[in-house]
Formats: sequence, C-alpha cells, structure tokens
Amino acid sequence: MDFEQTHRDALTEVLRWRRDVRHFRPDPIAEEVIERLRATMDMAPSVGNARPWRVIRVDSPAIRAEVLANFNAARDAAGQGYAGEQAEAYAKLKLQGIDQAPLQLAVFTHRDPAAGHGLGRASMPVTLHQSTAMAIHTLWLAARAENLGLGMVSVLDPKAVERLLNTPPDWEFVAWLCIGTPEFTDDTPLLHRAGWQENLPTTWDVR
Ligand SMILES: Cc1cc2c(cc1C)N(C[C@H](O)[C@H](O)[C@H](O)COP(=O)(O)O)c1[nH]c(=O)[nH]c(=O)c1N2
Repeated sequence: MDFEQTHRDALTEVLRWRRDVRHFRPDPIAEEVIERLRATMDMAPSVGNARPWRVIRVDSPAIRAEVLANFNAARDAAGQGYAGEQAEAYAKLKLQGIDQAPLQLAVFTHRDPAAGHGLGRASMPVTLHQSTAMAIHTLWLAARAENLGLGMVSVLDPKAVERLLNTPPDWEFVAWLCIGTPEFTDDTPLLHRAGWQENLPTTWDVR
C-alpha cells in the first residue's frame, strides 16, 4: 500500500485536532462504532506482539459514581502539592468527564501475559506499559476520526479501581478513558488555553 498526499493531509488533520476531551455531550455512541474502536485499538504495536492491554467497559452508573469519588479524592490530595497562584489555577482545572461521557473504559496492563513469550521485554519490563500506552493512543486517534473525543484520566488511586472492578491480580490499572461527542473541538490543548502549560516544541539532539 502506497500512501499519497491526501492520506498525509488527513493524518495530520486527525493529529492536529485530537484533544484530551473533558466536556462531553450525552449522545450515546452506536454499538457498531464502539466495535470499530475496539478493533482499531487492536491494531496498535506491542512488545513481542503480547497485546498486554486489558479493557473493561463500564456502563454501571454505580461504578462510575465510585470512580468519580475516587477522582475527587485523588484530585484534592494532588492539590495539596501546589501553593499560591498555582493552587488557585489547579482548583479551576477540569480534569475529567466521568460524570458526562457515554462510553467509559478502564484500561489495564497484564503484568506477565503468555502472549509474546516474553520477547522484547526481559530487560525492559516497562515495555508492557508502553504497549498499553500505544494502544490507548491508537484508540484516541480512532475516536477522533469518528468525530468523538477521548479523555484520559490518571488522577485516581489505581489500587482502589482494581478493587472496585475486582480485576485479576496480574492486571495493573493504567487509565480511565472517557469517550463521547465533544462539546467543542479545538486545535489547542485545554491546558495551554487555561494558561497551565503551553505547548513547548521538542528539539531532537544530534550526536
Ligand atoms: C499518561 C497521560 C495521563 C493523563 C493525560 C495524558 C496522558 C498522556 N491527560 C491529558 C493531558 O493533560 C493532555 O494530553 C495534555 O494536556 C495535552 O493536551 P492534548 O491531549 O493535546 O489535548 C489527562 N488529562 C486530564 O484532564 N486528566 C488526567 O488525569 C490526565 N492524565
């Protein structure tokens, strides 16, 4: 398969307009779209082809409410680390859409999956989490291409999420993903707009 300029342009647009979304409309997502997202996430690369990501779709309002309470506690605890103007700015940040997003996924990494037969990770076990991160980013882009937004939430006590979902002991919680139709689209991160952290260019050192 050879790609042309139209493909490159489309990819660039999806990347430019992908955002971490925290404001959602309640419109439900069609099951066939959710199935496409699931299948596209599986296109991600992974160490040894181990595919260590594990995903639980959480529809239960009771579980979502507990996760929101978990978030609020973790958010307040993290807020203790800021002082003065930064503490005021932190208090104003919206860092999740758990109360709004129609589709919510708990994502885990299997700590020692049989798949992949250990290839590529013996000296770098972190590659399992790296693989899950790649799957999340693949899902993030796939969602954007479906005109959906995804918000990644890590302001959580991971052990409490594992207990709540009663997951196997070899699953490690990685992130809570909120997915839905965004209330607005933007080509600039919310944290940049809010003045918390602007986009900084990265330079590539040459040796
Ligand atoms: C590993 C990881 C963990 C988190 C995030 C991202 C990643 C990669 N981000 C989203 C993050 O704030 C966002 O990606 C940056 O601000 C850049 O914005 P865009 O994603 O480009 O819109 C995020 N956002 C948020 O509101 N609450 C959160 O807990 C987290 N946690």
